[in-house]
Amino acid sequence: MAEIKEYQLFINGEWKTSASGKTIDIISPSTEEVVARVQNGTAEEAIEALEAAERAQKEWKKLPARTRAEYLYAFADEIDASADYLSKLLVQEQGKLLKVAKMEVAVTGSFIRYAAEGARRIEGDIIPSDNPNEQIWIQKVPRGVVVAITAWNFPLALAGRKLGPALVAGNTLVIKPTSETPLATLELGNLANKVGVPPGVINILTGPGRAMGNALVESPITKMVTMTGSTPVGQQIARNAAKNLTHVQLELGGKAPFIVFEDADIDAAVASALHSRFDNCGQVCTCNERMYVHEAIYDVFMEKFIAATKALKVGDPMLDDTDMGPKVNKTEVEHMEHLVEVSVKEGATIATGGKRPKGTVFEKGFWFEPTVLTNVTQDMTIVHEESFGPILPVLKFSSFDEVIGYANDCEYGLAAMVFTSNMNTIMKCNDELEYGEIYVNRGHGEQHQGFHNGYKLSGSGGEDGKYGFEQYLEKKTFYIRHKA
Ligand SMILES: NC(=O)C1=CN([C@@H]2O[C@H](COP(=O)(O)OP(=O)(O)OC[C@H]3O[C@@H](n4cnc5c(N)ncnc54)[C@H](OP(=O)(O)O)[C@@H]3O)[C@@H](O)[C@H]2O)C=CC1
Ligand SMILES: O=C(O)[C@@H](O)[C@@H]1OC[C@H](O)[C@H]1O
Repeated sequence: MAEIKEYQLFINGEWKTSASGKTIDIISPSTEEVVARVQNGTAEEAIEALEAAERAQKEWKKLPARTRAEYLYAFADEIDASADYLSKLLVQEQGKLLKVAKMEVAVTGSFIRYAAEGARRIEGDIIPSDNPNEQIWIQKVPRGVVVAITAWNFPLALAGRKLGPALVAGNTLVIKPTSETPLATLELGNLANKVGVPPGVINILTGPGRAMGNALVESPITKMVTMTGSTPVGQQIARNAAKNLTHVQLELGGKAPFIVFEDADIDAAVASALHSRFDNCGQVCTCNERMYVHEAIYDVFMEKFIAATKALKVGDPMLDDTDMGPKVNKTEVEHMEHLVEVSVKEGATIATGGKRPKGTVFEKGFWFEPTVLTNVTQDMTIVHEESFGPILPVLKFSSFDEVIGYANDCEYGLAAMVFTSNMNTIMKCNDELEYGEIYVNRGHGEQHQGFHNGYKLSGSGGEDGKYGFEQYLEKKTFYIRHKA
């Protein structure tokens, strides 16, 4: 048995053991082995990190943005150079496929580089005043100390997505990764020191969200909270942040509809529906969570789709030919079993999957079969509750208005996917679908220059691109009068 590495808290450029004397075991989703231990940090250590970030920000904000960007480019280079180690760590802690983990590491560096490229585009305004001999200046300035709280599905990429814009804007950062998958994120502390990021600019803490997270969110030192995670936790964070009216940016749950119109390219739609549901074992916020197929093509489409689902290879995420790994933990698998049980009770049929796979490979670990449910009706639980796993309910529809009504009958509003060859249908979908991100004739997958923006209970503020970057800046207005 390999030695179990114990990680520490990263505060003010140094590693320290928590005063709590307690640690959290990090479990491999594939084998259930303890792969590492992290500190169960205290609320006091949250304040210590915030104070370090506050001190560091006084000098960090004075650096030219271009200089801050140089640190970020070097940081991204170090992430790329550590790709092999970081990707294997992601497989160990989250169970994602090695090939997906490699993409996640690459995307992390890419998020950071994209943010660094914005260093020379922090633009303000000069506006003519109504008064003579006067100008109005609106300047973009950093907020101060930013707290980043991340989810377990893409822990490193989610950290990079927030770290890049936060730092290039002149803020400093305290990151609290989820207790499920903190390892790759913690490694960023070593890389920050390696490239000479000044102490206190980046701090990384571990500890349960309720204790450590609450302390970070409720402190008046915190000037912004950017969080990715579930809607209930996002709502709790918004309530806690309200105490100081702290700016909050939330990327939360989703229940993306995948709509296949009768004039869709069926093979392209099958392929996109498959990867948009089963990527990362269905643990992507923009996943195809419910699929609507026009009745005219339903039989042809479903024959192809179910065959492709049955062909997916579930197994060791380290192997190149594996299509799907395990869920992140035992609770998530039990949630899958519960959703299937409720769906069947409500009248759904299991077309394929629906249970834990059998075999020696699956004796340990948190495995669940790729599952397709048919004979599903719009009122069923599975059509409304996020599964965030490899379960896909499929419904028939007969008209545009019917399917738009089904798609919008949802408390979430993050992503939607539409397959049709008719431009008029595309434009009507763009007008009528109540979602912040709509993919047309392709599966899910954001790009940095877009805007990842959840409506309704999917979030608030949005992330990525120039609009996401704006979240990390405050505005300061000057009325400047001069002698005639
Ligand atoms: N919109 C998007 O871009 C994305 C959304 N998601 C959503 O995230 C969910 C799955 O991720 P998961 O990690 O389980 O989400 P959770 O909401 O359970 O946790 C998210 C983060 O919040 C922390 N946290 C928990 N309670 C508090 C609190 N009171 N104050 C501050 N922080 C707290 C958690 O810490 P700890 O775990 O240590 O308790 C974790 O770091 C799904 O609903 C999915 O849809 C996931 C990825 C992207
Ligand atoms: O958070 C998610 O689930 C997605 O936004 C995912 O996170 C990082 C990747 O770039 C996205 O696909």
